[in-house]
Amino acid sequence: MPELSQNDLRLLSILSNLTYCNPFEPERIEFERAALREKFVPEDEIAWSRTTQWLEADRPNVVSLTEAANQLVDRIRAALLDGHELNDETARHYEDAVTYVLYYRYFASLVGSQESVSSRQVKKNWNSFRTDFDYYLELPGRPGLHSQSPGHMFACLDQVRRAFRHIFHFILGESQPAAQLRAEVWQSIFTHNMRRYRRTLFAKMSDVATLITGPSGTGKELVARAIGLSQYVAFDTDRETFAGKVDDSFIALNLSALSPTLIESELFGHRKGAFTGAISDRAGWLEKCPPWGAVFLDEIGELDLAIQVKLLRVVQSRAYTRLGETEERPFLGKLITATNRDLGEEMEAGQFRRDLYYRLCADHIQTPSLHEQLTDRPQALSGLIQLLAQRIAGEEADSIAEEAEQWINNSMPTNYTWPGNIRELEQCVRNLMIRNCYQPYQTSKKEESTPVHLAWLKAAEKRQWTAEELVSKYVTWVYAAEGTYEGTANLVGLDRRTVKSKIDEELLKAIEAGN
Ligand SMILES: Nc1ncnc2c1ncn2[C@@H]1O[C@H](COP(=O)(O)OP(=O)(O)OP(=O)(O)O)[C@@H](O)[C@H]1O
Repeated sequence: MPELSQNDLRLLSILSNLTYCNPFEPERIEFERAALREKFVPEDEIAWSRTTQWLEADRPNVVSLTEAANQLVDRIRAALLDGHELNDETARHYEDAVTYVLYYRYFASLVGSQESVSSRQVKKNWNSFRTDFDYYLELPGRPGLHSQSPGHMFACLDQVRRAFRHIFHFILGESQPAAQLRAEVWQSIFTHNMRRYRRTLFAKMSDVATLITGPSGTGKELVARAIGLSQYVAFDTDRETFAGKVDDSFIALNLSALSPTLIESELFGHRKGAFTGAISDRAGWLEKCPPWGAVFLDEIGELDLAIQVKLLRVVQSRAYTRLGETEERPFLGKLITATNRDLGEEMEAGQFRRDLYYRLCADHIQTPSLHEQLTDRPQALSGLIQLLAQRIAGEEADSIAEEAEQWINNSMPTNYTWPGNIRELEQCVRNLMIRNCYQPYQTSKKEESTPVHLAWLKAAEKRQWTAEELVSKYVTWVYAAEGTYEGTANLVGLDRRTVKSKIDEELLKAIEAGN
């Protein structure tokens, strides 16, 4: 058996990095390029976005790399059996490369934590996985080839597969802001250091609350769902089963749709007689949520101040009591909250507790507006239309997408900002499929051309403004329609503070008065 070549060691080290990198960061493409050299097939300019061309495991670079990785780990295994010594670093890289190989080998069957996979199938997959694990990492007279137990590796790969699937399939867009969003969602699940996550943090992440902010229709619920359904589920090797199924473990509550009493009772549960209508004891969602699950509170900015205090306790000490009881109960899952309101403004107005905000924002994700995505990459519109058409119309997607794209290009104003974001684009494609026409929503009084708008537009036409004045008036105009600093900042591409400093109060009053 020949010694490992420099090339083998190089590939091994890259595979180790690939196994633990964030697949939605550009570095993933760079690792693939470095590993494959002249065999690398240029695909996305932006790190790993979903397109209609390839899914995941059938990408040419993944296919070539998996083949090379399989050959390499087989050769190293043979060398080890031959008495070849590996230094500590190479042994660690070997374990990582085996992890990479096993991930793609079990790619199609790795979601045993989902209801759709029967317990018989889970056992079968596990036994086959276990055999492969032992084949590579439990060699006679070769202790210490793996740093993690096979059950933990199986659980981690199941989690990675779920997370990848939710992020890659559902959070769409080929622009840089969309790619960054996917990368941030991955980080929210695994942190920026996946080795550390695998070692210890996997058991800690449900303690960290996640806050998602961004304009309406930008996928905050999608993001919450991806995070909530991608938590770690332990695998019990004695019983050959996962600790539970993830399917019902994401519990979403839209706070704006419920009265304060109902929110409390839904969230914390109640004792019989705690209030009129409480005819029996009832467990709330915090109680029903399993340790690998998540409770998602949408529109958190609208939460009543009295309930904010109770929620603070949940985040702080992971404890709550049912309405009408004194017994403390633990909350074991993860809390995810979202809002399209500007929580900064809400805090200033005394509507949102600062202590709660600082508890919720340990992990903060901002979803980009569609306008921001298209400003970064106008061509991204076409890919989005394709994928949305696929979602809406299945087999007819190609022709519907082509017609929709043509219609949008010919009939929508070139500077249209899609104020309803991807939700609006989705509805636009539906409208076009049904009526071959789309009328953007235009009833907001603030958005119509009031005399004050016309006056300043005329002044701009006559070049009366300095650039500073023009920006200030434009920002004020957008703010008057948008209603939040954050939403305005997203639309005009400035940060929130700058937006705030640019507001022309007099103009704002005039617009709001509608004259
Ligand atoms: N990045 C995205 N990729 C794919 N679909 C998206 C994306 N963003 C939004 N959508 C689609 O737009 C619709 C609205 O998404 P979602 O409910 O997650 O938005 P939201 O930000 O939570 O909105 P709101 O603030 O109004 O509750 C859904 O149909 C969703 O699938």
